[in-house]
Amino acid sequence: MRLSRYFLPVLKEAPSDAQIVSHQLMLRAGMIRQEAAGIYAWLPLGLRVLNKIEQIVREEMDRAGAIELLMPTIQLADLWRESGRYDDYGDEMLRITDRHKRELLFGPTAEEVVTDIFRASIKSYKDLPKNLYNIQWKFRDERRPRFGVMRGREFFMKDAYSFDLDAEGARKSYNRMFVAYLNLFARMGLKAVPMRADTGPIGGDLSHEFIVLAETGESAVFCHKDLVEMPAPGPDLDWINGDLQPLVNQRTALYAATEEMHDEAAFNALPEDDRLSARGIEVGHIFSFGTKYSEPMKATVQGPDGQQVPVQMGSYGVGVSRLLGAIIEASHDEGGIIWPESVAPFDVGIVNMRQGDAACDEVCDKAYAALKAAGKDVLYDDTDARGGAKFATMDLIGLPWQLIVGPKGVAEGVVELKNRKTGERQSASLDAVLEQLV
Ligand SMILES: Nc1ncnc2c1ncn2[C@@H]1O[C@H](COS(=O)(=O)NC(=O)[C@@H](N)CS)[C@@H](O)[C@H]1O
Repeated sequence: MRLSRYFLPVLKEAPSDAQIVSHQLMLRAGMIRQEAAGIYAWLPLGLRVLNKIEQIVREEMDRAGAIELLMPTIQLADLWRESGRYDDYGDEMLRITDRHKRELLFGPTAEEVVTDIFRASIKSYKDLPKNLYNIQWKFRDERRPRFGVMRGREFFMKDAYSFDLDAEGARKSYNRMFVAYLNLFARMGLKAVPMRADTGPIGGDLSHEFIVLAETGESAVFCHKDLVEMPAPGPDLDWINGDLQPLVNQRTALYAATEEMHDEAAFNALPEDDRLSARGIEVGHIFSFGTKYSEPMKATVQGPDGQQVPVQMGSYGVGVSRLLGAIIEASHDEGGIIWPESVAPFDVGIVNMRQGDAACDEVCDKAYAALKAAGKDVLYDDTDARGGAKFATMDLIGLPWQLIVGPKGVAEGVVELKNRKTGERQSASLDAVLEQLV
């Protein structure tokens, strides 16, 4: 993409109401624009990152055996009356009446809808287990939306829902999601710690939140420090028939709890050097809640003995739009964002230090063509801005690599490659740099 033809409305300063660094940087980098409280337009650069994060989540859900569908954003109030949540949900629910005076709502979550889809078609235990998921916009009328996309009112969520015949099966479904979450957050360069959590309006008695440690996190969290550096299990597992419980136990055996579930005595029983208390950002939350929805909504299957049984369910959420903020909180410096390569909006930024200089333009065009031919996403700053401004923009938007072409270097047959994360710069021939990048 040539910057002269792109749409990247970067800002010199962040608006004063942006308090945390991720909110400030997303606005300044021209990634989002607030259209109303807690409601954002996703500008081109921000949408590219959102799509990359979404795709990583999708790949890890598919790997774990979940099946993607897409549920509506607008839901029938009557479904929520069946589950008994319509009144309980409170002011966070955006309630809507259509022209025929039908009561609808903008879904804050989708347990009721997915249970309705399930009960309409699946009647036998032989069709279990099932895990159905979607990646869909949600609306929660937060009293105080703040911190940009971190706590929005309209936000993008992956929500998966599992259906099993019995508690043992439900635990296996829960474990698949627990392990898939360890992998998907690691792929985004995040250290997300699973912590025992409260179940709140979703319900059930088993729940873990996945927390990214960050000073600006809204949650106070307490955990054994070994959990932070524990590597993710990786993709090569027997996801369908394997026993994932040992991988889950490896983590749940160590103390980790959010504020609501914290047991001060148990935490203080740990050796002082092992205790970590911090603030964190909840990027995922998984729940196992038995028949909380299948009972009232009569989502039953015929069991092996011919009896009708309500299915055992769980739900598994990832804050897809919140993750942009979480990743920036975990990966930035004074120059701006530092995107992990897996989610960067472009792989390489080409900086032409003298646009219009035939030699520089030629080298930049050659680099641009070669990188694109190799399947790389390239942002070529071909504007006539000054060099310093170009560097500041590239550092701000946080592309992992900057390929810098200047008249002096070109005369010597070299270009410069800068690693955004380390700041390391190397001069080499264009061919050598291209060799390294593709
Ligand atoms: N207001 C919000 N803005 C941005 N992300 C949010 C917001 N509320 C929740 N999230 C994200 O969405 C994830 C899942 O939300 S949740 O309420 O915990 N879980 C559910 O809704 C379940 N139905 C999961 S299927 C959270 O872990 C968080 O990362």
